[in-house]
Amino acid sequence: MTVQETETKVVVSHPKDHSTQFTVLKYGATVISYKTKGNENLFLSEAAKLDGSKPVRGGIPLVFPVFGKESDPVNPLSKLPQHGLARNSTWEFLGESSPKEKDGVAVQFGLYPEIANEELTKLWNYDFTLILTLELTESSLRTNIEVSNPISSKTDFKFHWLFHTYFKIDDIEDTFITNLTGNNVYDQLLKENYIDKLPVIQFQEEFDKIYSNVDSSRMVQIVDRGEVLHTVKRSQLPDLVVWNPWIEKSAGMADFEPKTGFKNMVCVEAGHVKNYIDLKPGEKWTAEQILCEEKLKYQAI
Ligand SMILES: O=P(O)(O)OC[C@H]1O[C@H](O)[C@H](O)[C@@H](O)[C@@H]1O
Repeated sequence: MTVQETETKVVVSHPKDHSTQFTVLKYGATVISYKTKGNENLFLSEAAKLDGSKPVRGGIPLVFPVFGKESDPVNPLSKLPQHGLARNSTWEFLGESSPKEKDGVAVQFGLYPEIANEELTKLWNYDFTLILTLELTESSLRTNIEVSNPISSKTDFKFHWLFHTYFKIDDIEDTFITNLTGNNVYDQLLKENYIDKLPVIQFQEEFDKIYSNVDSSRMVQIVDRGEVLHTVKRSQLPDLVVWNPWIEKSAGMADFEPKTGFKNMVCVEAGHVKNYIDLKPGEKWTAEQILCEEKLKYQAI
């Protein structure tokens, strides 16, 4: 069996090699594990709640319809908690779908106001349909999202989207991230905008930055002493958030364990978060990220 469903999870294995597989928690449609040839690619906190009581600390939480917290009280999204409602809702498993790749296995999950977190849809009362497609090949995981505003709805709505991927790494101090040089960056800790001119991103302290309008031809690579651990390719996701909580912030997160876990993770989050997307009744918006294996490739400015 390549697709196995339980009450709370779906496990998808590659038919040619069962040690290449991913696991999705129906709560948040959160990918909580993605293994290639038995090696785990994602970080999952040992204290992550997997019972639906809290968004998952690790894996690939989904951020919709707002990234962070909207501060303008006039904006209807300001009523929602940090990172919106998709990661706090139990999605419907829609079954297998046709893969794009010859050797791919694909499954789909859906979220609509009828099944989404009731307390949160009361705060943001719009009609929406989210279809998440996850496709596994022997060397990649494609995560595709389609957001629609049904033709029957009366109003348009504005939203952000983001794949909040927690990558597993060996040691944050040996890790760097490539190909974001020359881009506009907003430092969420210093509250400052500037152009990043450093050749690679390195980590010596808490890090929380939004790189915006990064051309989709740029792949982002997470590299450990010359070895590429992860490669992220994107379509329609121009912004990238890079986050590591470091010592103090990790200590303050009850669901982050072990407390030294910040050494073994980095979030590289592909999204559309600088500007809102405006969707009118009958319109659709699609985007995707592909986690794959690639050789080290520096892309000059
Ligand atoms: O604790 P959470 O709500 O899951 O957010 C975790 C993190 O998400 C993003 O990376 C933001 O840029 C950070 O500022 C935030 O701390």
